[in-house]
Order: sequence, then structure tokens, then C-alpha cells
Amino acid sequence: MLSVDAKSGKPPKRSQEKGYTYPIEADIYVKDEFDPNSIVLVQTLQLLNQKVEEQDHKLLKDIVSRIANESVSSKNYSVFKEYVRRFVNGLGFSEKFSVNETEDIFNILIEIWENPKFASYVLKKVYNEDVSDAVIPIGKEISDQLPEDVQQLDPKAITLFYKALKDGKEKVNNIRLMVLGMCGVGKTSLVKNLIRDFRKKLSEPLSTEGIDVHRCKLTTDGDWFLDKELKVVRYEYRMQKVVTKNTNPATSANDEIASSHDLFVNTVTSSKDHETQTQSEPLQTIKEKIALHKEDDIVGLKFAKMMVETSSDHSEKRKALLDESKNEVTVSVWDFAGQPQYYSTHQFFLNKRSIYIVVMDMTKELKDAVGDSEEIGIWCGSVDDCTYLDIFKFWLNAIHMNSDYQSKTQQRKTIKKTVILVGTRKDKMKGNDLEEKENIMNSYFDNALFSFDHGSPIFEHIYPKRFLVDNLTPNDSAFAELRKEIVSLAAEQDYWGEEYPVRWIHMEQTLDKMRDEKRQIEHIKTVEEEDLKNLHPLGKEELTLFLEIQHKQGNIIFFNTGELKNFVVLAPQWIIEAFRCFIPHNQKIESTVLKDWEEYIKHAILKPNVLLEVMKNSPPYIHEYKNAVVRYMEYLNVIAKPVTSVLDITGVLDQQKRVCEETSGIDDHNPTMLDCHIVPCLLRFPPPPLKKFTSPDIPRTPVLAFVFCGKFMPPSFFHRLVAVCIRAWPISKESNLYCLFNGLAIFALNSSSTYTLRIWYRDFIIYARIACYSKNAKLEEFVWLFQGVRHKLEKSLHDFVCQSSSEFEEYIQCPNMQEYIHNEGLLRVAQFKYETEIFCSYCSIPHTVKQSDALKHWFKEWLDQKETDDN
Ligand SMILES: Nc1nc2c(ncn2[C@@H]2O[C@H](COP(=O)(O)OP(=O)(O)OP(=O)(O)O)[C@@H](O)[C@H]2O)c(=O)[nH]1
Repeated sequence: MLSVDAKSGKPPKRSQEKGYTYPIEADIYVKDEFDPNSIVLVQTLQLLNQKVEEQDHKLLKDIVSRIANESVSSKNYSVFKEYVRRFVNGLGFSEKFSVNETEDIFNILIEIWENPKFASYVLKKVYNEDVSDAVIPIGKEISDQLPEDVQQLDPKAITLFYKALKDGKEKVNNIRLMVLGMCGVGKTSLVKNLIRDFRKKLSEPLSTEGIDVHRCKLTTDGDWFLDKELKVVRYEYRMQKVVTKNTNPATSANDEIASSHDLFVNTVTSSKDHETQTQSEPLQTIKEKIALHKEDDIVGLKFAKMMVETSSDHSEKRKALLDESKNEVTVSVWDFAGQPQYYSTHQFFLNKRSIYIVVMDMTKELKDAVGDSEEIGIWCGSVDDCTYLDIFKFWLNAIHMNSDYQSKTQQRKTIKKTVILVGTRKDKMKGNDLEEKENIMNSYFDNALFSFDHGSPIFEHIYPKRFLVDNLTPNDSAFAELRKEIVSLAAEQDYWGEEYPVRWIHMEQTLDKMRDEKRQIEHIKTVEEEDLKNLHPLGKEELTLFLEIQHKQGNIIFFNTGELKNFVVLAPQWIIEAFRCFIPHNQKIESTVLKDWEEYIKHAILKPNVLLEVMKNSPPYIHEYKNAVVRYMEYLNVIAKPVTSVLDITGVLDQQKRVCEETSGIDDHNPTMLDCHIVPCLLRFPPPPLKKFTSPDIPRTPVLAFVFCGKFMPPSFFHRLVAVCIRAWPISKESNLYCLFNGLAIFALNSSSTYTLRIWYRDFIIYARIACYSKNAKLEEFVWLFQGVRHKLEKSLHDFVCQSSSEFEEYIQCPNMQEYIHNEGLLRVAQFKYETEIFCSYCSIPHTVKQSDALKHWFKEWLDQKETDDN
């Protein structure tokens, strides 16, 4: 009854002609994926439902789960066959089902054998349960071929994407070009020289505030021009592909080069199921849909109308433009402001899908101090005088950190070269001729790179070819060469040519249109309404997926969480502009607010009246979204509302207990803590003296250190960690001072403020220590608290580095050290996990530190677990 292959004992492969949905070339007959819409599957399940009688359902359920459980563990085909035989006999199969039906059921059973998730789906279906929430896995083979950003989503989102893809896909070739470097180095001038439209206006002075993003297309000779005139035509061309695909699927299939994925998709699209989908949108349907739309301003729609109503040729100009648009490479050039105040937000925009230009001024020595070094140090993390070399290293480290290079996993990703080094002021630098100048530039960059450790992964990012430019000479051939090099570098990246659903075109276009109308942030409802106006609305679920992918790729900002899911930031610059409002500059301040404004500048305390003033001084597209601005800044841990009583920690908000004391503190370091925000990155004063706070002579834990790999940690990580702590624990007050400083913060962990958490940082290490003021205190009694604190710090730091390559490692500073000393006596926690004692090479008296002594405070949980396991 069951047709099996004599050699393998497995059933024969399904043929494409029969309309089955499996890749015919598959070696193993059934993969661990299935198509829940497959007609065969649906019909078979209906059949089972109809023909298997009530009393047999239990047996069916039992057998299906046993098949799923047992066979998956044994992977034994004969066991499986035995179950099927029993199943067949038990249900009186031959009387109820035809030979063909039996074969379909058998095939589905094989899938169950291969995939327990499928078994649960089948069971739900058989029992007529709602399967909409069932996780529908896409096989690894398929998901591996989806864009990397999609692969990281949950199975439901992957399936949604995959289904959208089946209705038509297109290759995407977008270049995100990030131009980075110190202010005044010549970034904007370089960008102007790269883009045809700006070259003519080179003399117009322009200093970038935040980020300027220019979306460009490529001419056939490789020049770049602003994507205005072609945008309309480009969408028309892409729409043409959709309409053509829907009216004549065969044509589109021929259009594309058949990759193995295409082969599979074509196999799938030839299934009855997909025929239903494509045929449900024939020309007639499209005509009807179009008739419903009155809005001619929707470019794609206008074109679709034209396609449907007439088949007339386009004008010569349009044809020419279409030819150009087929190139389909787009470049968005991001010109970052060089002012260090922006460094902490710039990092939100660096990602693995970017090509970077790091610009250095060839007339400045690497060791030269940069302007107001002290201020800059706060932003880029330089502890001593900040030099041009520090800025160079900061950017390369930041690029590496956001490049998704997994340093600790076994499957180390190969780093693709994405960074091009460019030297400016060729006209003003030392050297008599071009050759000599190029030699000087090369040794300049070599020296800068030598400052990284031997074997540093940073080297792997750097493109070997460097460029030397004179920005005042627009016809310098270096610009054309640089453009060419950027495109060929981008074409080597993994994301180049990734396929996306064609039906996302409309929404992309809608977002572009909104951006063109200078709309920077929109309510989600407005975006949903815009979606509904489109020819192929995505619907709520797919729209969310679309927005999430757009966010991942850095085109928009969309956090699908809490209140923020109500907003879509269409232009990422908006976030920078919003952040910029919080940086004190030459704002005009109402005299009534002046006192609080002073306090803001000195102590980074943002009271409600100061916030109002900040918003009042901001452009309309910021202050009209005041609440959203505050929510985004809170979410990104740029600002934080302090909890001012321990009761707040437990969630019992007691306004009466808020600290509202006016004090006339010493040294003006004694701000009033009211209902306000703190902006940790604006804290200016260093702690006086550090030792007093980091090594108080009271019962205390050893210092826990988070040491960042690659010896790099952007200071914004520490500022964000302070924001997290400000929300979690009341800020501690010592010597009549609220303990929030530039680089150090102290928090009260219990209601009597006896237990305090101190966090501070230097260079690439964040330190934490808990100290107790009570003389009789036994630290051991509060170890549960320490575990919770450690978890919070660890989790927050993991969140900050989630997208990035650099992780951190935990160390305990030798408990024998009376005073904390930066980067000395650090003992690796991971090493303690397999060694019972470690030699301390720092202390003057040679000694070892026992595992239990080192870990008994911060890692007590682990020690207890180990003890249990040992017993
Ligand atoms: N002589 C000479 N001057 C240059 C060159 N590149 C830039 N400049 C000048 O340097 C000044 C600053 O240039 P920008 O392009 O605005 O510098 P930037 O890096 O964009 O500055 P920010 O936007 O403030 O970060 C302008 O006056 C430019 O004309 C160059 O190659 N040679």
C-alpha cells in the first residue's frame, strides 16, 4: 500500500509536476519545513478530520505525538515505519482512504517524523483548533538564503517575510556611506565633491549639525546625483516589474538568474497554492483595485494605471531615464557632524551594512591635541589630552564595535573590508609633488594603525587603498576613483543583492514621499493610513515587519515596544536633532528659568521648566513631539528620571517621600533633587578625590570590573549605565553631596542607605563595588542583593553591546588590595570557574586568591550551585 524506494526504504521523491511543494533535488526526502498553506497538506488534514472517527482521534493524537517524540530521538526509519503500520492498522486505513490519499498521509507522517513542531501543527489542525499562533518553521535551508537581518527575526516574522517574497522579489543594491572624522577636517567638502548636484555649490559654507543624509543614484558613467528626478521613474520601473509579474508570471521567472533559492521559489510558485495567489491578482483585479484609487500622486499607481489603460510607449526621455534607473544602485551618503558632542548618538547609526570613509586632515600631526581636549575626552573616552590619533582610533573602534563581528564565538565571521581612509588638504600638506605627498599620507595612516595592538581585528576592516584629496579642486580625479572604489567595495558585501518582497516597494515609496515632504517623524496610525492608500497594502502585521527591517537597516527608527511603537522616525537625523536640543548651546533662556538652567549646565539636572525651555527653543518638528522626544531619550538612556526613595524601587510610588530638600551645599555641588531628569552624558565635574569614593574604609565587596574587549569602550556606555542605575536606585548623598560625577556615580541600595553601589569607569573598564556604612554589617547577609545588582549591570551592558562585536569580560580585583588601582590586580572570573585559586601578580607580597574569596560576594549564586553539583 505504501510506495517506498526499494533501496533506501523511503518513499519516492515527489515530482514537481504533481504540484508538491518540496524541492525535487533534495537529498533527504522531506526537510524540516513545511508550507502550511500547501493545498496537499490542507486537503490531507481535512481528510483526516473527516474520515477519522471520533473515537479514533485520541489514538491519532497519541500516535502522532509518539511518532514525533520517539522517531526524533531514535531517528530510526524502521521504528517510524512500525508506528505508521500500527497507525494504519489501528484506523482501518485501507477501508477509509484511497491509495493516493494514503500516500499523502504517509508523506505528512514523514514530516511529522522529521519535525516535532509540525506534529503539533497537525494535531491542532486535526482538532480544528486555531493554528494562527502556531510557530511555522521555515527550513534552515530556506532561511539561510533570506537576508541576514530577516534570519535574526522570530520564526513567525521569518515566515511572513518568506510569504511576502513569494509574491515577487527584487534584488536590493543599496550603499550606506558613512563619512566620519573630526570637525573641520573636510567631510562635508568631500561629500560635496562626490555628489554632482553639490559640486557646483562648493564655495557655500556649511557646517554639519547632527547628520546630513543625501540619497543618490548613479549615472552610467559612475557619477552620483541626488535622487530626485529619477525617483519617480525608478518606482515606475519597479512597479512595472510588479505589474508584469502579476499579469504574466512566466515573464518574470525568465528575468531572473536562477539561483538555488530561485529554483526552490520557482518550484514553490508553481504549486497549486501559489497559482491561486498569483491568479487572484490578474490584470482585471489590478484594474479594479486601481479604479478604486483616486490619488494620482501615488507614483506607482499612476504608472500602473498607465500600464493597464494604455500600452503606449514612453517618451524618449522617460525611456532614457528608465534605462538609467535599471542600474538600481542607490547610495545614501551620511555626513556626520564632527563635533564630539554628537559622538554618543552617532553610534546608533553605525552598522554592519555600511561603507565608511574615515577622514583625516593631513596638515595635522597625529600627536597634536584637538581643540578643547578636556571636553572632547568626555565624549570620545580619551583620558589624557585628546589627540587626532585618539579621534582616529575612536572612530575605527566604534566601527568595529558595530560591525557584528563575533569575537568570542567559534564561528568567527570573516570581517569584510568596509573602511576607506581618506586624507584631505592635499594642497596644503607637506611634500613637493604628488608622489611625495602620497608617501607622507601612507606613513601617516600606517603610524595611526600601528597604535592598535598586534593582531587587532581593526586591521581587517581597512581597505588597503587610501585616497588623498584636495577638496578645493572639484575636478581632482581622486573623487571619481573614490566613487568607483566605494561601489565595488559595497558589491563585495554579503548584503549586496539580497532579495526583498516587491510589494514593499509601495511602502518604501510612501516613506520616501513623506521624507520629501520634510516629515521626519509620524504617528504609526498615519503610516498605517498611508499603507492602506497603496495598491498592495501590507496590512498591520507585515507593515510592522517592514518597519522593523527598515529600522535594522538604519533607514528609519522604529522601536516596536511600549509607547514608542506608536511612532516612526522617518529621518534618523531627527533623533540627533532631538538629542542636540539637550546639549546646552547659545539658547535664549527666559529669565525665570535662568537659575535652573545654570543648575542644568553645572549638574545635568533637567527640571520640567528647563525641559520646556529646551523644547521651546527647538524646531517645530521636535517640540510638536515633545512627549515622543522624552520617551526616545529615556529609551536610549540619554536621560533618566531618578527614583528618589527606596519605596519607588518596589513600585510603591509615594510622592510625599520624594526628596525635595533645598540645601546650600558646599562647592555648589549640592543640587536639589526634584521631579526631574538627569542627563548623565552632561555631568562635567570629576569626583573629588576618586579614591575616597572607590575605596572607602568600610566593609565592602571586592571591585567587580567589566573589561571591554579590544580595549575600547565608548564613554556613552557608562553614561547609559548611569541612566539605568538612576532609574533603579536613589542617588546616594555623601558629605552632603549628591554623588553623580563625570565618570562616577553612587546609589543607595537599601532604605537606610547603608548599602551603596559605586560605579565608575576609566578607559575601557567599568568598575562596580558595594560598600556598607553600618559598622555591624555583615556583607554576607546581603549577598542576594549583590547578585541582583550584578545581574542588572551585566544585562544593561549586554543590551548596549547587543548589536556589536565587542563584548566584555568580568574580573575581580584582588580582594587584598586596599585601594582600587586602574587595570591592576584583575583576576578573570571565567578562570575561577575552573581553577580553585589564582596567583595575584600585582600585590607586593606574592599570594594566591582563592576561588571562594574572590567570588563569595558578586558570584555567590555560582558558588552555591557548584557546591550543590559537587554533592
Ligand atoms: N585647503 C583646503 N581646505 C579644505 C579642504 N577640505 C576642506 N577644506 C576647508 O576646511 C573647512 C572645513 O571643511 P568642512 O568640509 O566643512 O569640514 P567638516 O569636516 O565637514 O566639518 P564639520 O561639518 O564641522 O564636522 C572649509 O572651509 C573647507 O573649505 C582641502 O582639501 N583643502
